[in-house]
Amino acid sequence: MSTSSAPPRPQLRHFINGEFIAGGKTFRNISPVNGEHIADIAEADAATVDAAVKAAQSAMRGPWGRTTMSERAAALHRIADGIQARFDEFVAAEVADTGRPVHQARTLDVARGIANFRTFADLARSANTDLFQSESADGLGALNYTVRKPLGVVGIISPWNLPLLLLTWKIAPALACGNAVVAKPSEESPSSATLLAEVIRDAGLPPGAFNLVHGFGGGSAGEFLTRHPGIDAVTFTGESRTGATIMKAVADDMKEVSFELGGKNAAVVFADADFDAAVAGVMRSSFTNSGQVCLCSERVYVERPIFERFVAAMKEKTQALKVGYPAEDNVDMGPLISHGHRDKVLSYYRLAEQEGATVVAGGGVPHFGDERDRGAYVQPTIWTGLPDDARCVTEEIFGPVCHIAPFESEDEAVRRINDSQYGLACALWTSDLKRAHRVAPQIEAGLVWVNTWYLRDLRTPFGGVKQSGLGREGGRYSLDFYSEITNICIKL
Ligand SMILES: NC(=O)C1=CN([C@@H]2O[C@H](COP(=O)(O)OP(=O)(O)OC[C@H]3O[C@@H](n4cnc5c(N)ncnc54)[C@H](O)[C@@H]3O)[C@@H](O)[C@H]2O)C=CC1
Ligand SMILES: O=C(O)/C=C/C=C(\O)C(=O)O
Repeated sequence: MSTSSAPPRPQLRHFINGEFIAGGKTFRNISPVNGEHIADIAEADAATVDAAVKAAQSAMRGPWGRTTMSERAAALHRIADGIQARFDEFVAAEVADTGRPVHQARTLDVARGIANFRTFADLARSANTDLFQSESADGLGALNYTVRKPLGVVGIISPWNLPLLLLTWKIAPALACGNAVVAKPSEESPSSATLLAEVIRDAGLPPGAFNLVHGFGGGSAGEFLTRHPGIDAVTFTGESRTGATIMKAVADDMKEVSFELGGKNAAVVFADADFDAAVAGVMRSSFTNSGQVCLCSERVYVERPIFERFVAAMKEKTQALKVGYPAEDNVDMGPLISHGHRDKVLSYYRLAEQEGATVVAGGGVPHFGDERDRGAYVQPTIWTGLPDDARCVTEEIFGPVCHIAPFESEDEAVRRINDSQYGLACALWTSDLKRAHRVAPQIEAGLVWVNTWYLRDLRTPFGGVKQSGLGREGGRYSLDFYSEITNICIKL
């Protein structure tokens, strides 16, 4: 029996052609902090996704398709203003869905949501295109120049680990380049996306320019969207296997794709590194967002002379991490996204022991003695002693865990970093700049940080090699992906 005083649960709806739409099946949004049912979410069927795509196509033929770059840039700034005005609501939505620490939601997630819109508004307005002065047989030459045009309707599929950040990282450049969008956020983190739809409506975008559908992946909204023939491009962030599935789904229509996928990233600490900075950096790169960032380091290689000292320092700091309520002061780690994901991470905690790991810190589940014991918490964990081919050292776990191994030489470190099916990011820690310049280009990854981790400049290319992705987004790489580029050659 429900209590009469309980407030009604939010109902999260689709946003299609400028209106919020419900109807049909719903599914539950579950708090990862205590397992409570916090909202109901509409699940889009094929007809609902079709309506969203048709609304987007019609927006491209209508006023949205005729907007100028300056008008779109102004609209993006209004969206950024709208998020800013409702900053605390966005923070609350991100925290409720994911259990991330509130200070992280403020300083990273929501702040980046705003920055994504402002950055791409300004970049798109100021971007130049290519021009080549060419030779011709008659000696008079020719001018080749390029123009960017919208691709059409862009399908956006985003994950739960950085919900607002990753969704807006794609929506902002897609709109800036004049496309219409149908976005499907992760089923685990629908709340900030729904708020964003309100902000976009209030910013005055024409109906159909931005559409949002909720649901799952295979056999649900995600698959209906990627398979829809009215979608001209798909941009996706998530697991590598899902990327492969989407690639097959778009193959017949040869849609453009941009994929940012999984990783098994390395951090490498040379003996000449600033020791304290390296420890602090590897703590961040291992445990930020409970390790649920595709850029996190799950493999840490430390040069032999400082190995024991490094492991001891990491152990001390890991055991001091405060795991708790996301809204608590100074909390370092909340829960994982879901009970399902916790089962996956804990299966690796068990596997590590079977594979012969020494558990230096953590390795289990924290006990609180309150409602949080029904949440999706795990302990931050460090292992040593595993061989390089152990599954825990080769497979993406996506939790607050790293394996630390010693190495003897620079060449050996490079070989072991590159010995992976993935190639997203790597962090090198060294005081020797010559070494940094020598080693960084040898790393098979889309991103190499030296003496830092996750320092982002939104103008730079972002993406992975091998099974970590396809293509690059960021700065002009985004403008190129979200545009159809035509070369015009004028004979002089
Ligand atoms: N950025 C990253 O590298 C991420 C990696 N992961 C890893 O992936 C594992 C699974 O997590 P999930 O959330 O299930 O990731 P996922 O890759 O399955 O889901 C990400 C998004 O893709 C959608 N999706 C799933 N299957 C689809 C399909 N066939 N067609 C179209 N859309 C589809 C989902 O609904 C969600 O919006 C995690 O345990 C974690 O290890 C998860 C999220 C992000
Ligand atoms: O800062 C960014 O643009 C992206 C960061 C992280 C991911 O892409 C991810 O975790 O998937």
